[in-house]
Amino acid sequence: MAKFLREDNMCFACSARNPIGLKLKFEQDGDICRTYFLAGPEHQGWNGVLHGGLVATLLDEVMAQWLWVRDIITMTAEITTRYSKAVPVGVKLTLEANMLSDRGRLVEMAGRLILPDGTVAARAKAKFLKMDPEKMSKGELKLEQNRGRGTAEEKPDK
Ligand SMILES: CCCCCCCCCCCCCCCC(=O)SCCNC(=O)CCNC(=O)[C@H](O)C(C)(C)COP(=O)(O)OP(=O)(O)OC[C@H]1O[C@@H](n2cnc3c(N)ncnc32)[C@H](O)[C@@H]1OP(=O)(O)O
Repeated sequence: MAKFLREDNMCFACSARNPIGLKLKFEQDGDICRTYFLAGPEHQGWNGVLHGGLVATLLDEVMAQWLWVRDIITMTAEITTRYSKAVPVGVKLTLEANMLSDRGRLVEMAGRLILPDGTVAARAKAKFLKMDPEKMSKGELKLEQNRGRGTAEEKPDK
């Protein structure tokens, strides 16, 4: 487990104290990180279907937690989600993650969302960049580090 846990952590996905959070808990099974989620009506997009942004959130989090429990402190730099089947609310979903590669600061991860019948309804691939644990633990990740990013100086994504 990572050495720092900010007591006021309010992670939307994993904090037990976030009143509107998903309150995910994680288990490790060899090189797999796993969590379960029962989506409710408040998590819908289309009627009866889990919102796609939340599918990506669940996948992002299970991949991030794979790294976190191994003391690899990262931020998501890129995530791609392939939505193969609509994900129903009201059923127990399984989310799994594993590492694909670890090169320098860049870690590539894979995640999948599995329906109760074993169907993989969504898959994600993501790139995580290793961060300075010292700065992250002190909450010193200042937005000023973003200076020059996402401005007219940069070309917008196509
Ligand atoms: C009590 C209970 C406690 C509980 C305990 C809570 C724990 C909880 C933990 C989990 C929680 C997780 C939560 C979910 C994970 C988020 O949601 S993280 C939030 C979403 N992500 C972000 O906000 C990241 C925003 N982006 C950034 O801040 C910056 O762009 C980054 C990603 C930090 C990178 O910036 P940087 O450090 O300045 O690095 P930069 O120089 O841009 O790039 C470094 C190198 O990587 C390369 N690179 C950058 N991006 C990419 C890319 N996408 N692809 C390829 N190469 C790239 C660059 O080209 C560069 O290469 P070189 O030039 O060195 O060859």
